[in-house]
Amino acid sequence: MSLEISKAIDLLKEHDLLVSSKILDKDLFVTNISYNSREDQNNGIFFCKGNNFKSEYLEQAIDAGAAIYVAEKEFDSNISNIIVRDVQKALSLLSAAFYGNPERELFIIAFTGTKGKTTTSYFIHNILDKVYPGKVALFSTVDRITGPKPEDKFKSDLTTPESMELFRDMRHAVDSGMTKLVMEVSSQAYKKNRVYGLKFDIGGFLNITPDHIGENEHPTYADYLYCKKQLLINSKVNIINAQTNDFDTVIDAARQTSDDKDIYLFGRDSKDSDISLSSKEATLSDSVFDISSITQKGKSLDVDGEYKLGVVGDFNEMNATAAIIASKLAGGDNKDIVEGLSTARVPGRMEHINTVSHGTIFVDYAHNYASMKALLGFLRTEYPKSKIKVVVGSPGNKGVSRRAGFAKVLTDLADSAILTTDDPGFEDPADICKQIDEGIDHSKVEVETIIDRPAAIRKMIETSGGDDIVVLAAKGDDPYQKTNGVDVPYPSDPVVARKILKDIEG
Ligand SMILES: CC(=O)N[C@H]1[C@@H](OP(=O)(O)OP(=O)(O)OC[C@H]2O[C@@H](n3ccc(=O)[nH]c3=O)[C@H](O)[C@@H]2O)O[C@H](CO)[C@@H](O)[C@@H]1O[C@H](C)C(=O)N[C@@H](C)C(=O)N[C@H](CCC(=O)O)C(=O)O
Ligand SMILES: Nc1ncnc2c1ncn2[C@@H]1O[C@H](COP(=O)(O)OP(=O)(O)OP(=O)(O)O)[C@@H](O)[C@H]1O
Repeated sequence: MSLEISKAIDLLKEHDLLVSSKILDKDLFVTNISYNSREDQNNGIFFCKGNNFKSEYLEQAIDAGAAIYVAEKEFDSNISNIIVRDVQKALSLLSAAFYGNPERELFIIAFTGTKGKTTTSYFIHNILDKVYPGKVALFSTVDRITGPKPEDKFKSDLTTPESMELFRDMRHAVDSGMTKLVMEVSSQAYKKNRVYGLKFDIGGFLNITPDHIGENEHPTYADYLYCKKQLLINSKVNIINAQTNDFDTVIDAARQTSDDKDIYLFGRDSKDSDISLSSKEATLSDSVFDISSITQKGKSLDVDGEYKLGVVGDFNEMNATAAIIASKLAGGDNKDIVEGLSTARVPGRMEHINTVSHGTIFVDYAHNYASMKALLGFLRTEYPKSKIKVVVGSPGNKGVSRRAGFAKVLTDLADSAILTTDDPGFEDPADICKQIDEGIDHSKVEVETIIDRPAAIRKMIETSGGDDIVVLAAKGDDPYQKTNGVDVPYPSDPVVARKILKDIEG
């Protein structure tokens, strides 16, 4: 991979990003790209970016062989430089060029939404992988799949990677023979210009509720909505939940760059959509729903019929409907869609574990008010005779409003709860639990606090039986507890639960 610096400058000019340049060798071309001084920089282009950037990092990069740096201001140095208006945008554009624009060789399906991005992406991946075996990449919060070999699958650190990693992994996918990419686009990805310059073949908008507002994320809900809707502005074909909050703003965004013929609306029992879904029946292990087309555009998809989903939750039927539309538009046939949905599994999302005599256990990633309300509301409606018993905690140093949200939803919908640790960061988990506990109405729900998460899970399972439903919430499949800046290994909720069951049930 390489980049001619004269071409890089032309590209930056085209996007009105160039402020100035000092080029010591007019034929300079780089064979390395980095924004982290701790990496190899030999004949490389180094980007000075980030809130915590220090000039020593540039010095370190130069010592390690950087030939040129890109920054928003000039530093005292004797190498070439390019000064830009926005270094994140420059990083995205030049990373795409450095990796030979792999995005042009992929059909890209991207989903955003406060909730359901990972689930919908897994559904689509599972379907399309049947249609195009080994040719569908997946960039999700949980896993990134960049090729057909086992070593091409690894855990993600972010929902949407930094642009440089994004284009690097796309290049790997293309070079591994992949032709389709399913990815999640977070609001932060737009806030931080990680996907600047990218156009998506299909962009999906699942829903929006207040979340990710606070220090280091979005200053306001308006900013959160603004960032989320950018996905539709940058997508050719749009799939939109007609029942989302702020629907008018969302559809206006889609219409900025797409004709109505390229905008597909879906909804539950909806007359104002192209495609409507309705629930038929649910058990603890799967749900069955119907899809019917309302408009001519919907009919042209030819997806009417009954579908079975191996991941329960009425909200997952919404995710599945979005996945059906996207998969059909990407060339999937009905048989693959039916099969792909019935066999799809999403790590840590509505994973159910059957027990002999300790009720049914669900592990679910619900980690804010809206998702916990959707989850417990669904369980309450479907299993009115069961006791709903929840093990949950809330993270430190972010999403502080989730604590009050959990207190409200536990009060409204749970029978009992054990409050425990979940990524405490630099806070004391006991304080976080106390803050959740203070908002709970104890006359409605039985609550105790056990800080040690495996001990909390053990106590809940040991004291449950019959029709009880035990919900291990908010941590999903996470294999760590973020504590004092360190990812402390944690076996994950499903592993802990299965081990406890083995101890007590054999
Ligand atoms: C707020 C935010 O978006 N931060 C992201 C951002 O950090 P940054 O650019 O500010 O960089 P920084 O951490 O201040 O470090 C400064 C720079 O110095 C460099 N450095 C540092 C040390 C050194 O020795 N040498 C060196 O060169 C670093 O490589 C970096 O480029 O760029 C980094 C990668 O380039 C990201 O890892 C980091 O994400 C942080 C860790 C994060 O947690 N972000 C969350 C909020 C996020 O983006 N979440 C969304 C999901 C949210 C949702 O569900 O909607 C996501 O897409 O994952
Ligand atoms: N469409 C939906 N509406 C409401 N809640 C949902 C929906 N889909 C999933 N959930 C709930 O949200 C949790 C997270 O789902 P998922 O990981 O698919 O969402 P996400 O958008 O990727 O979330 P995050 O941005 O937090 O990673 C699930 O475990 C489930 O409880």
